[in-house]
Amino acid sequence: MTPVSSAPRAPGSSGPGAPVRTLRACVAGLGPYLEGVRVRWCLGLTAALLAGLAALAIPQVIQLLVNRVFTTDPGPDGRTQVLWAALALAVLGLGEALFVWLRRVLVLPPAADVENRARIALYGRLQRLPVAFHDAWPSGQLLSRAQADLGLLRRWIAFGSVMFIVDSAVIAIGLALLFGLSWQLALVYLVAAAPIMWRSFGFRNDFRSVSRLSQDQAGDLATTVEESVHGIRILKAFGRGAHALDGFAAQASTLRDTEVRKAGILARFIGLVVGLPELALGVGLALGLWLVARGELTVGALAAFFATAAVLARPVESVGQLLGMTLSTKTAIDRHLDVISIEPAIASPSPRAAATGPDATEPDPAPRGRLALRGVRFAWPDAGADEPELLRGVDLELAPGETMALVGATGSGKSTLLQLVPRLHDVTAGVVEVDGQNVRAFDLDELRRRVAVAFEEPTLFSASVEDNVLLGAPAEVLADRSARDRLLETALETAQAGFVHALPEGTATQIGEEGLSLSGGQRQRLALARAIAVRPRILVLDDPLSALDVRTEEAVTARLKDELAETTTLVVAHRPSTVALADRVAVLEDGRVVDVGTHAELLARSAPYRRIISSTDEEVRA
Ligand SMILES: Nc1ncnc2c1ncn2[C@@H]1O[C@H](COP(=O)(O)OP(=O)(O)OP(=O)(O)O)[C@@H](O)[C@H]1O
Repeated sequence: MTPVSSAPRAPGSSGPGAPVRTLRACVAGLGPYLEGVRVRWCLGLTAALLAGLAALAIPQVIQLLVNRVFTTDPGPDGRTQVLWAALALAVLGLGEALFVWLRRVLVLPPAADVENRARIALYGRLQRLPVAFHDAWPSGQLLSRAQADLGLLRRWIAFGSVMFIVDSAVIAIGLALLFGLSWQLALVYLVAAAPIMWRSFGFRNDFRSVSRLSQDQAGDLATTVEESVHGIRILKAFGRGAHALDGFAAQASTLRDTEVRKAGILARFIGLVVGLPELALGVGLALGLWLVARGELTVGALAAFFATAAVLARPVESVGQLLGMTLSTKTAIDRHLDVISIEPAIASPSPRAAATGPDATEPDPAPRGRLALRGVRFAWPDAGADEPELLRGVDLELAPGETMALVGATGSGKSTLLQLVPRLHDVTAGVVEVDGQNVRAFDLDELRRRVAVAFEEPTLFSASVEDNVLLGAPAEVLADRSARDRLLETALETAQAGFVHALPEGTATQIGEEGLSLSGGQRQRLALARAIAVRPRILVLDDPLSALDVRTEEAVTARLKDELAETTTLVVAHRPSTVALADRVAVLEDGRVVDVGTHAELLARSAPYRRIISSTDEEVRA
């Protein structure tokens, strides 16, 4: 497994040219989803094989029938034999239909199960993979893996895999029967098959690489659609709709070209697979009539030969397509395993490692919200080797209940530093400690119960106000209706989000995709309420009030100070009004905390602080 922090694999690097798994590795990778599915699939395969055998038996009965009726004196038993043969034909026909039905009934539900399990596993893995992974992988690539690729896998398990095996078996048995009927005619038929087999090797390679390319391009296209739907306001406001359409059309045309290329490769192969046997049948008919005329072949055998060839026509025709489907599915499994096999680099430690490992430290007996950063260094995984680290030895200590503002020039790494506390990213060196314990030694869920975050860009989910705000609330509170209501009210009131009561259905109002029906400031207040409702020991706020007018910000700040008196708060501040919330202020410059003090102390002694804050200095004093 690949830890994502050491090798985040963007789809570009997993596209054509990336190491491709063998078929065996792909099937092995599906193992966890196949529990309880194998038996039904095998029964379905057996039913499909019996349907194929029934179809192949029909020409044998026809041979008997034709020879009885046309070539010999039927005799006294003849009529009975003909009736029996007709009955056998009916039974075989009905049997074939029954087995086809059975195959569907047996195989469709387990195939849907595999699709469902794979989709849930993929979603689960996406939840566990760290932010660095999601930074590197476009969402469309993940969407196409969750939808189109797994849909293909279901169709292949329910139909493609079974029919590929059955059709191959029917072709092999059919060929043996053809040889039994007339080796000369069968030889003609087989000679036509040689170029097909030879070509199928080249087809396999050509089709596999173009299939991977088209699936990756479909993922890129999904990313473009997702981004433009998401950014529709920007595109409209900047009048870039036509430009976006041009870009989309170019991308869609590239995918179209790839699909046409793929179809061309398949069509040429199928042309060969269908055309050559048809040609062989034409030659075979002339040869067969000549053999009948010479008395070396019965009319019944000739009829059976062509009836068998007719039964073989469909499998021969579809085996090329099924091979194409098998290769596309292998690519889909490969793409699925690309994601599922990435081991999250940020995870809870095993219980033993947590107790004895290098990150184990003596924790505070009671969680009080002490936060410390010691010698913290950080570089983005995609940073160049000659680029300086973003954080180069940050030391910072927050006492329980203290509120500290973090100020620094834009791009100095304030948001990044904040994200190191709940381990959205991991430090490259140094230690972040919560209550005296290295954050790496915490169970992730426990750490994120102690540390809650509100970002400047608030993301809300398509759910009610209540569900959005109580997203991370403690389970014991959620279980108790009145405690739940109290927490909701307190969080909303602290974040000055009382406006929700004026919404059509109050806190039960669905706020739509990403809460787009709310204003920026309203969304920020709900995101702040969500962080407060976690009832964390440590609150990490990334400029959470930036979209609020000064008056509302003051009201929120005052309530936060009262309500969060016991909560340690680290808040990124751009506006002096947010700085006013803090007991102390830390100044981040050149990757280090260069000074810590009260606003007044820093104004007096810190040139970097004065520089950063100068444009709004007057506002702060006021
Ligand atoms: N996911 C990422 N991958 C690579 N680089 C990133 C990523 N996110 C941020 N950066 C870079 O890290 C640097 C610091 O970004 P960060 O957002 O932490 O700064 P900031 O001090 O919070 O800025 P601002 O005050 O403008 O919000 C920037 O140069 C930014 O381009």
